Amino acid sequence: MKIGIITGASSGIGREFARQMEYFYQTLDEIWVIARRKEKLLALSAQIRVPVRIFNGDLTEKEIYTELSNLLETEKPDIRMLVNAAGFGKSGNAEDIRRKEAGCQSRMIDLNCRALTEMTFVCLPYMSAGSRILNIASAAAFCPQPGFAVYAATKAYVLSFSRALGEEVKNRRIYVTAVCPGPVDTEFFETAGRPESFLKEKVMAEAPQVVRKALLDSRARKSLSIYGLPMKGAQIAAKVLPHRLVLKLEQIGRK
Ligand SMILES: NC(=O)C1=CN([C@@H]2O[C@H](COP(=O)(O)OP(=O)(O)OC[C@H]3O[C@@H](n4cnc5c(N)ncnc54)[C@H](OP(=O)(O)O)[C@@H]3O)[C@@H](O)[C@H]2O)C=CC1
Ligand SMILES: CC(=O)[C@H](N)C(=O)O
Repeated sequence: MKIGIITGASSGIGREFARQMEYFYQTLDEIWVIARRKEKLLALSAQIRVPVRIFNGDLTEKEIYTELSNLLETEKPDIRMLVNAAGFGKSGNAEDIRRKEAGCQSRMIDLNCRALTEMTFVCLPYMSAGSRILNIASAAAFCPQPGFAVYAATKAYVLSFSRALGEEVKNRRIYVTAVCPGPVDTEFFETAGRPESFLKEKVMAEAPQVVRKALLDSRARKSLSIYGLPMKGAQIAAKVLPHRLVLKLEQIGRK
């Protein structure tokens, strides 16, 4: 059985991957989707031609990995594509966030980094030559971000982990792509709060375009997928400019 697995499929970027995946992989037998909101996953499954298997759980708790591991062990599917999209952020000074919402940033590290890593290791034994992993990092991975400090740090982890893992599994012909979009118009900002920088509002992208490019980049075995000129520019700027200067510019851009 050939399958795709998507975390964070109940909304935004993950849901869009679920919608587009069947067109990129025409031979998939099932798509397995993971998130906490079951009703959203059920609604999604009604929109997709390929049978969808729903895993309703919290990726920061261990039960979901036990359920998934047991099923993988029993059914031994060929995972053609894993998309790690579950994640969240919180805008504001890190200390203020901690004061207002104790534990929030630890949960963010848990979901954005630990859960993504665990999912990858749970799935890798069931991946074979030609399989793909897409880890949703962010353009926030390119440089530290005051006002998004913990979030940007989690995404730097995702980017670094994805690129190194990509080298490690290349000899098995498994291809890892770190997807690094700028702001994308999803429910993300309902949790995170609107972006502090007016520039981010100006370059807000739509999930279908970001996901389409990510799937094309994955097909082309690219290790990095960056949607849109502004974010490509941001990546180059973060590479060539001293981070001290980029940090100053970011502070000026904050509202
Ligand atoms: N929107 C943006 O501007 C950008 C987003 N990204 C990244 O893209 C990814 C997807 O974000 P996006 O689609 O925009 O945001 P959304 O808020 O729309 O989607 C987040 C998804 O993660 C799931 N999720 C959240 N917490 C948990 C949890 N504890 N366990 C399981 N699933 C969970 C949510 O499902 P549920 O609530 O049902 O559990 C939802 O499906 C994130 O990693 C984000 O950091 C990267 C760059 C830009
Ligand atoms: C939410 C994101 O990851 C985005 N790249 C941003 O920095 O706003």
